[in-house]
Amino acid sequence: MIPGADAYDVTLDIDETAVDRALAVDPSDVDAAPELSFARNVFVPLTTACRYTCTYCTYYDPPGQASLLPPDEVRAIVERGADAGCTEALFTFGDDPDDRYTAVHDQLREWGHDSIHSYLREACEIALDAGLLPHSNPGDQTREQMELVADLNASMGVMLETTADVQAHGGPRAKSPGQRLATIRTAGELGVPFTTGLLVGIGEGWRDRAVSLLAIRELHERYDHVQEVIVQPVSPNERWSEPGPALEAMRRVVAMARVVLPPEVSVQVPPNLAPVRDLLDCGVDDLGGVSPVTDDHINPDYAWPALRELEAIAEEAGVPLRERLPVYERHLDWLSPRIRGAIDADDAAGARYRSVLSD
Ligand SMILES: O=c1nc2n(C[C@H](O)[C@H](O)[C@H](O)CO)c3cc(O)ccc3cc-2c(=O)[nH]1
Ligand SMILES: C[C@H]1O[C@@H](n2cnc3c(N)ncnc32)[C@H](O)[C@@H]1O
Ligand code: MET
Ligand code: SF4
Repeated sequence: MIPGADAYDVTLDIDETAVDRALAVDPSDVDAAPELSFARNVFVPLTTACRYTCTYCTYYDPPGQASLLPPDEVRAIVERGADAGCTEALFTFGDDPDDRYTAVHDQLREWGHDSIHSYLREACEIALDAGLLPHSNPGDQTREQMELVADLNASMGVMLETTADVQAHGGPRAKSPGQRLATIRTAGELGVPFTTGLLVGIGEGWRDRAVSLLAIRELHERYDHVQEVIVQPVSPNERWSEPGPALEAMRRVVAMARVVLPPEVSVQVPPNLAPVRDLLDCGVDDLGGVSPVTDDHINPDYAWPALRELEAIAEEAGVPLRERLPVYERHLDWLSPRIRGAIDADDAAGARYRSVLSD
């Protein structure tokens, strides 16, 4: 039923009644959340090379133009973030830049790495040394790839986007819903606290949105690892000229997410891409990673609101704004000794992490 599910051996038990129930959800069925959380992060775009060519994405560069961020630039970004009081280094970048990009491959070799994941490991070390907790979203990952970096990440993620077979992912280099679900499952098997989500408005229908949320719920029920589900409206740019989803559609998907997902899973909406004020009564409880210092490199036309703006949003809604870490409290026990050690350390970064936890 879900494209690629067989190929990646993903079996889900999504029944029609559950789909119908999700389709019947209305924003009036949902209560507003009692608080809003966010994480302070810096964005580290490790490479603009990508094996896919999603038609909504302006992030990736074609072979020949793609760049790889050198270690000293990674260090400069994360140090700036730590100085600005951030707790998270967000590594999100092109998906598996394979040997389609020989220049990237050659550069990695020169720096002593045989894969982007090997280099990501070095980048995570740099972030930890600077006093930030890594959250990596390298797109789809095999078990071997994820295992290589899991112990240096506080959490990881990949957007499911949608379980539908959409044209936006078409062509010879298409994201496969089955492969993305397999990535989410792998995270569960490895005990990695995880972020996923839906990209809304890329050609999927209402039924697809319901199935996507139910698929995430089922994997979470198996492993208990999903921390948050992002409901992200596709945002127009020079490669994608269609308008994003209408407010009413966003309200309904957010409400559907809130009803379908169990209460411990946050529903996150990015405040630079969506009109969060008009979505709060539909169950949004998290604003994701917000950066005081770096751009959203994936959506560079949509600047991050200042923290003051987030405070104003929470105040208007009459709820507290709470800073959080990239790992939620209920998953602290899952962390590797290295990440746990960073949080418990008797240094400035450790003190900062712990003060966010005790807020
Ligand atoms: O700035 C962004 N942060 C994105 N984030 C990061 C997110 O805002 C936070 O870093 C997480 O909430 C972790 O704290 C993602 C994280 C994922 O695991 C998966 C997808 C995304 C997508 C984005 C994004 O488009 N832009
Ligand atoms: C990291 C995440 O960024 C999202 N992403 C990529 N392009 C866009 C866009 N134009 N608008 C909104 N989100 C986008 C995808 O969901 C990807 O998984
Ligand atoms: N390439 C990865 C994905 O699509 C992460 C960044 S998208 C700009 O999942
Ligand atoms: S959204 Fe991610 S996977 Fe798709 S083209 Fe952009 S960088 Fe690549």
